[in-house]
Amino acid sequence: MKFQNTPNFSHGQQDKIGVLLTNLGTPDAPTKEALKPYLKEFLSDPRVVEIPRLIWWCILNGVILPFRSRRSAKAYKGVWTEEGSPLLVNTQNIANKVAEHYSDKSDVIVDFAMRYGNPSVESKLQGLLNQGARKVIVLPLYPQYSATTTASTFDAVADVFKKTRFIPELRFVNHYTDSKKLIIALANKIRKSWEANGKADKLIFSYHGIPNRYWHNGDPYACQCHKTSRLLAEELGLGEGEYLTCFQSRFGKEEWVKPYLDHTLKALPSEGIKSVQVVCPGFSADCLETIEEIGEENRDYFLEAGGAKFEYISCLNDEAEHIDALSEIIDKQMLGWNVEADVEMRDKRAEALRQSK
Ligand SMILES: C=CC1=C(C)c2cc3[nH]c(cc4nc(cc5[nH]c(cc1n2)c(C)c5CCC(=O)O)C(CCC(=O)O)=C4C)c(C)c3C=C
Ligand SMILES: [Fe+2]
Ligand SMILES: [Fe+2]
Repeated sequence: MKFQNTPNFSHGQQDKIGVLLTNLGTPDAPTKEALKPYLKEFLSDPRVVEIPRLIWWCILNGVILPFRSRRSAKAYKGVWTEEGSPLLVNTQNIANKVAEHYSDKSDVIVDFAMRYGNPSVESKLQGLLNQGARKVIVLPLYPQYSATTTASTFDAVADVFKKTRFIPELRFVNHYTDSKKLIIALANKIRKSWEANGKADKLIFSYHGIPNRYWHNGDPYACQCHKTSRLLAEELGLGEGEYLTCFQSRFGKEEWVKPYLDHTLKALPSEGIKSVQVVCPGFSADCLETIEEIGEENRDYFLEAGGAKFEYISCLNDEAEHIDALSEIIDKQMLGWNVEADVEMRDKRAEALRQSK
């Protein structure tokens, strides 16, 4: 086995801190040709689909990829912007703003990567090492931990360092469900919508779902989603009957965590709930699953079932309060990484190296 060396490395150079923000990933284009490799990489991940490999390989290649690639390409076409996929654009904007936040610190480098597709975790981690990062913080932009997202990102990071000679000191954010700043930022976003449009009959917190089986096997995701909802409701002073927690984006035939958003929206009008506001506190950035699935598909379900008013409250994206919350999470991870002391150590190491020659 030959390990990859760190290009541009010289003993005695200034150590830097690399911050890598990650998100799920998105196809390179809204076409079935681009969807196929993206979905194949995503849905071949055993963290995402936990069924025996051989059976799944047949279903994925024989049924899912040919049909889903076509269907999803159509959905992506509807949300695609001139700059590209909303998930990519919004994640890039978040990373740019976080980089701006640390612009006065010459030893901090901020970048972003996608777990599936481009830009890859491998290319961006290599990029950080090439720029002199000897300490790395990975912050998956998922407030709630799930094996399907957070652990899968950890796998991708670990896979990179299996191949490199140098492994940086590594800190990996597990979740930030109860970040006070995040809760306040989300609550303020909801308050703004109340000020502009009034309060709906029901506020719905909608989270991406996972199979029920994963939850029962120990994935804390759904519990953390309920916790986020509870903290938000407390911050907003909402009573039990004023809000709901739902799960969206089901995939496949298996049972997923309930209540399902689409079923709920179809039933609410007959219970006298004629207006809803939907917010997605599990998504950092607007993407296909929020813009199209909530803003269009689920809106139609509610209105067709007799609902009168449906409002989607968008994600925090690159808003200042979100950047502030993320920066606080990064600052906490940096604790103990005293950069000035590191500079002193570096000079001493360089001197020792000179003397040993
Ligand atoms: C078994 C399938 C899936 C699981 C489990 C799953 C979990 C999960 N996903 C997100 C966040 C996002 N998912 C997105 C798209 C997406 N998700 C799945 C399937 C599962 N997700 C598919 C097949 C797709 C692709 C689109 C489609 O064909 O419907 C996205 C948006 C990507 C984009 O390009 O905009 C996000 C974000 C979470 C948070 C999660 C579990 C907690
Ligand atoms: Fe998903
Ligand atoms: Fe979806």
